[in-house]
Amino acid sequence: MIDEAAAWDHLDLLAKPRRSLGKLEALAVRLACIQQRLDPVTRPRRIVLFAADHGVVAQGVSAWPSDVTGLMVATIAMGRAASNALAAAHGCDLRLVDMGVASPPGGAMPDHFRDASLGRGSADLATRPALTLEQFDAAWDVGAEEAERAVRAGVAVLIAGEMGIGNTTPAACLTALLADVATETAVGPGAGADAEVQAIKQRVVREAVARARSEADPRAAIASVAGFEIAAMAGYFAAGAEAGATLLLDGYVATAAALIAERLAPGTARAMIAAHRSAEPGHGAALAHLGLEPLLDWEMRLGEGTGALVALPLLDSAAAILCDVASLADLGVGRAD
Ligand SMILES: Cc1cc2ncn([C@H]3O[C@H](COP(=O)(O)O)[C@@H](O)[C@H]3O)c2cc1C
Ligand SMILES: O=C(O)c1cccnc1
Repeated sequence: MIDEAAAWDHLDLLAKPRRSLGKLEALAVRLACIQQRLDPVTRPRRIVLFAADHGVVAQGVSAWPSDVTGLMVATIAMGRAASNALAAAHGCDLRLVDMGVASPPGGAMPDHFRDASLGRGSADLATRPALTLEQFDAAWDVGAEEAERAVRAGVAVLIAGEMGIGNTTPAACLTALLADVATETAVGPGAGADAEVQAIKQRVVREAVARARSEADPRAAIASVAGFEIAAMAGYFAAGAEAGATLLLDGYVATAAALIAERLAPGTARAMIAAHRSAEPGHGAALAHLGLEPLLDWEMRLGEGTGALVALPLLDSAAAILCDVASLADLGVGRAD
């Protein structure tokens, strides 16, 4: 059993002054504990991008129309989105899964694309439950299958990304519901909402969370303010952790899914590393609820898994220290503490 004390002991014996690599050493400890080995691996790694639309966009909660989801799915399929650029830069395998896009791209799609669409978007959570329990479970299962498939293929580090115009509204609802964050903090600009749009978003989130809280069944409460891609990411995290993968967590929307996973499959967060703190104002509190401290605070607010992709070299660095550095004993010097 490798606990934190064992991992620190190992690091303190390496050929460097004790704790001289600062937070990189804390990350190395986290990796060693998650993987239960003192020579952790960060390759192969995979990002699965889950895409879906949200009926709540009809309320005017986003600066963008739902059509943009399908257009970005086409862009990701062509390899030209920010997530593609960063995945390629860091040697990360990428898959794209349509969970429920309203206007999916037509024509031939690449091999890394999977059509698992469960509908043309979630229902408008301002007026009715976003997902039925059946839809929630079906989306969870697709995500779980993706994680299991990745682990079977030997993938060590799993990232989930999302594309879905309007999805910071369900993310805000889930953060309020599951991490007890005040609606005022949970609602932010998302993909650029101005003050007027954010005021609508505040009201929609407040009312939807109040309705969700009155649901007796916790799964139904979660489903009522979720979305297809968010439920899929939750299943992906739960199954990935169960299968022994290391989960590298992206921004606010991915963290909303992580909150679901931890609530329905307790212990999932033990496999997580928080890549960054998004500029969305509720993200820090959501991460704190999961007991996670973000590696980066770079004012990123895109989603698509980009914050996690950017942090991959930090994981590589932490693993390299554990795997490749000689011990003080090899030098013939003792431990200086
Ligand atoms: C061109 C474009 C690319 C994106 N990639 C991710 N998002 C991000 O922004 C959306 C959520 O923000 P909101 O809730 O305010 O609509 C999601 O699609 C999320 O993935 C994008 C948004 C846009 C416009
Ligand atoms: O942090 C995120 O995940 C995020 C922020 C803004 C828009 N979409 C996603």
